[in-house]
Amino acid sequence: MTPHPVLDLILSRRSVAPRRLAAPGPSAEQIHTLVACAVTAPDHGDLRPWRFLRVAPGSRDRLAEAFVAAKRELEPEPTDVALERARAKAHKEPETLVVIFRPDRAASIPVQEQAMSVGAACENILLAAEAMGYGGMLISGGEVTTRALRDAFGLAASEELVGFIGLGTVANPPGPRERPAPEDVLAEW
Ligand SMILES: Cc1cc2nc3c(=O)[nH]c(=O)nc-3n(C[C@H](O)[C@H](O)[C@H](O)COP(=O)(O)O)c2cc1C
Repeated sequence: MTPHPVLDLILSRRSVAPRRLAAPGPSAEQIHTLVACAVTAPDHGDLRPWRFLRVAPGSRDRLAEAFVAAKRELEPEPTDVALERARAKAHKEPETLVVIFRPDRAASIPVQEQAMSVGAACENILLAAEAMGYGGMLISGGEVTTRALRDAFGLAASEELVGFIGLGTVANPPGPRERPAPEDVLAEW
């Protein structure tokens, strides 16, 4: 039997950092497909513990100000360079998906299992984007717990900001990365 080409895609998958991405990013229709792929993630109890925001092209400056506010929240006296770096983060990749975890804490399904579903949804997006010919990376960035970002994205008190999936055309591909050998993480039982 010929192996399905998706195996090669998974085996060679690499995250591509925002600084290595350029326009164009996925189209609106492709983003729609990526989210359709996300929601096929394993989801115990059908709780749908995820939602996504697409950063619209006209929202980049607003995102930059949110990153600056988050920086100020984490560092009382940030340097101008640090603030500029925070601002620049909003403009690195052509497309950004904000990943939000919406656990149901009253459900019988443990929150840890619900979090795993978010991770699976993100991986589906990354793999599907790669299958479309784009690169992408999931980044929390350290500011995800700030009030500034939570408020900017309108998170409910019960929700958590996972991070951002930056997507775009690979302008500068990363090198290969050494992966653990299967036998190092697989045992007979
Ligand atoms: C939830 C989550 C958040 C992450 N946040 C960051 C981050 O803020 N910065 C970073 O450099 N890598 C972050 N990573 C790791 C990258 O997404 C990526 O996996 C890593 O650079 C290794 O590259 P690879 O996926 O090609 O193995 C995060 C991964 C996960 C699962």
